[in-house]
Amino acid sequence: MKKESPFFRLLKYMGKYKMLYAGLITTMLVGIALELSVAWFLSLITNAAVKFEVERWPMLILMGAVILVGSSLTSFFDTYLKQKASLKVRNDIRLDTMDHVLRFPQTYYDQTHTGDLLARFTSDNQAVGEAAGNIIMGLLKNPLLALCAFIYLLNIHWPLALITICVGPLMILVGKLFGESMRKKGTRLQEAMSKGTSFLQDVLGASVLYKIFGLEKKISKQYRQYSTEIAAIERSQGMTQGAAAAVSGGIAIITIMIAILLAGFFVAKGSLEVGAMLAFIQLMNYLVNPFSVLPSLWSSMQQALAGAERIFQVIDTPKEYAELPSEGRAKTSFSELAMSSVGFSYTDSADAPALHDVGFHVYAGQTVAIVGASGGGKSTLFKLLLGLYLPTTGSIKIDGKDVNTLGLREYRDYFSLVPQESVLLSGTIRDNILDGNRSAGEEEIVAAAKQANAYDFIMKLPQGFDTEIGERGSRLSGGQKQRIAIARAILRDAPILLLDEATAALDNESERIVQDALTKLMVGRTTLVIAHRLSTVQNADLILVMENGELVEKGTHHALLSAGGRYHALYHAQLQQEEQADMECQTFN
Ligand SMILES: Nc1ncnc2c1ncn2[C@@H]1O[C@H](COP(=O)(O)OP(=O)(O)OP(=O)(O)O)[C@@H](O)[C@H]1O
Repeated sequence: MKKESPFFRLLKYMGKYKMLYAGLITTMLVGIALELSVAWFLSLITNAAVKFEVERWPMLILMGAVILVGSSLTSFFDTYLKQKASLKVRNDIRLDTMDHVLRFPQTYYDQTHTGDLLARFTSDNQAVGEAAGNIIMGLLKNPLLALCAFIYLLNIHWPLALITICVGPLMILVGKLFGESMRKKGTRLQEAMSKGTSFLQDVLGASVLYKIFGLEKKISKQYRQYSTEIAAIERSQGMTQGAAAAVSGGIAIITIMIAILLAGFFVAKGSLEVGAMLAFIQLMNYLVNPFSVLPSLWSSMQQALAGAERIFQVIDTPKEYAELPSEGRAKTSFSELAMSSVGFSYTDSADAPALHDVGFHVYAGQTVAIVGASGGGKSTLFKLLLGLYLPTTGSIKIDGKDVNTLGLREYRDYFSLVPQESVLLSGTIRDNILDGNRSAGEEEIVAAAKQANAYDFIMKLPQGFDTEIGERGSRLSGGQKQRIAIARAILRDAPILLLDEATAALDNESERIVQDALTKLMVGRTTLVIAHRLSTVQNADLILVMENGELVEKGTHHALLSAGGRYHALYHAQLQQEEQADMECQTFN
């Protein structure tokens, strides 16, 4: 299917504001009439002066005042309405982009830097807004003004008018010549800007890293490269725009000079009045100026359309949901979760799948520990369980139904997640806990906070639950963030809990409080835990040992220990590590 051009897609957004654009077109038409009336007014004054008709002056002053007030009013409404149209279209596109982004599959985020997406929300969106206001109205008004001026010129002196209209095709040619180059440069600029934004986003969020590792010079040098590339493209754009303005300006001046010389010649010959000559020169401006601004308006439009194309790419990306899904409502119960012969690969290549032939059953109320060496596929298993990726082979079923039967939203409503590094959003502590269940009341929030061992520290904060936590919870400690995430999961109250145990360096006391909160969270819930602690593993109903994407062993702690296989080796290696750590601690004390 042939894709609609970005311009027509932009027109559809503008079409929502027909009345606003009708107002803009009316203002434009009145503006054109007023501009042309200046030429008529000039010829009236000159002719009255040449004929010594002093008595006409009061009338002329009144006419001048009307033209002046009319021009000021149209100029005000023109600017105001253009701004309003531009803002409305920008806002609609921004909201639409967001609605699409929220429905992206996880694979999109794996392949795209969020900085690139941010650039589409900001600089691209701004360029498109310009196109929907100033640029499109300029592209409408200028040719129309030139046409009206030409008709008026024909009325005054048609041979002269025909000579001067030659400027039109020349200017259009200039516009075409430079417009294409501006579009290409526009695309390059937006891409360079999005790379720069992505880099900035990474760096500004990693201030501790560059301070400690002394990366300031390296980062400054790298950013210089991005910034220099942006500056080079902008310089090149400036040169193209300058060249377009110089060529079109040159054509305009030559045309006006020829017209003045010819008009003077006709006045000298007696076939043109002096007043008509002045009106002619004024009208020439209205004919030539629009043509001279058209090339640069056209190139700005091309640049804006390059931005529009990047935004429409986002909108066209395949989504997980056809519409924004309704708010998640956790399921109350389930009986059995079954993974059968699941295989999965992040890439198209089947050489090294991230998961291969993984199968197990979990029944309501059980605790399943997933253990294994780094890179074994534990997190990938979680991502598949959460429906972030679909298995390449095999199936995942809850009570006999897979994600296709249940629908993605309903499927995800069976799960709650406490990740290793708590993901919190800017806002208050209350907002973040409420993300677990937006309809929870104050009592439930407080109970969840208490159960998550978070209540005491929250109440010690000056604003309690209304404390702003900063960007991703930057104003809270690691352990505090985890306890807020646990309170959120408690409020969600989903039947299956996925828990990625934190290995992060929490101090002993903090770790004990978090662990205690997690233990309370696990009570009565079916829990799958990526386990790093032996205590969790020993009490689990089932242990899954993952290695290189395969489930190499499964069973209870005692069964696996007696089997003397991978788990046995892993367990003893961990025990040895812990004993060594204890000894080092004692020596140190
Ligand atoms: N988004 C991704 N795109 C491509 N490959 C990935 C992606 N995420 C993980 N992998 C690869 O999949 C394999 C399994 O990774 P996974 O994160 O599941 O391991 P893990 O057992 O959780 O490791 P760890 O204990 O270190 O967290 C690894 O080889 C990893 O490089």
